[in-house]
Amino acid sequence: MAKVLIPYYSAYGHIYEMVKAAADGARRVEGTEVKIVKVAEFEQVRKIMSSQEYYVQAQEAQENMPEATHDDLEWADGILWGIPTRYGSMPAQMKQYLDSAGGLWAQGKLEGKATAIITSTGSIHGGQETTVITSLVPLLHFGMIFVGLPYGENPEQLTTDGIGGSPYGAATVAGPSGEEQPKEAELVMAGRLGERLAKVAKALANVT
Ligand SMILES: Cc1cc2nc3c(=O)[nH]c(=O)nc-3n(C[C@H](O)[C@H](O)[C@H](O)COP(=O)(O)O)c2cc1C
Repeated sequence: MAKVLIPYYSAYGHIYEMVKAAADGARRVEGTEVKIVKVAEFEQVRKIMSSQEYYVQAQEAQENMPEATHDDLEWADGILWGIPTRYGSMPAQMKQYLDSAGGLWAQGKLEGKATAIITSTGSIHGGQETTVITSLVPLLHFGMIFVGLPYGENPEQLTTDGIGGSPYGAATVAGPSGEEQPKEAELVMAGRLGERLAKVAKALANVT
């Protein structure tokens, strides 16, 4: 039995699609309970973006997702983050969620939990790896155990095609204007990452 939490932020819906695929993957591991939660939007951003139809539609589609709390982080055995790229690193909304979890850090509540990251960028070279690596820094401060996405199980990564996904984690390329949707290979890799994370979380939960 393992509890997998998937906290994500998604302005335009690409990460939202990827985390749903990851959740399906996690559910393939027997006895896994999965919870997807969205990280709160900033009111300032909501106001600025309210004239962008694409953003408004994507937010409406996520309306019924529960908002992430710090109790959720404590509840989980494994945590898979959905983090789109902002200037090569995580969005402030996600950073705010992590920064305000200092109480959990101080008590070592997240230590020993398995963790993994799904990201997305506008372009192929927009910083998928830098987003994962820089997001990993606070997760290591929390004492979490990182789960990557190996080549052996993910031959799709060995390509010159314009798709996301690397040993660092699953990813999608949203397109310069967000016009692309996650491709089959990207969703498959997201599913495999969810499954791998759930397996590791389950194994760790049985040890501790
Ligand atoms: C403020 C801002 C900064 C961004 N910075 C980058 C970037 O550094 N590299 C990149 O490829 N895409 C960048 N993008 C595009 C986003 O990564 C893209 O919209 C996102 O991955 C789509 O995921 P979502 O639909 O789940 O929000 C940026 C977008 C915004 C709004």
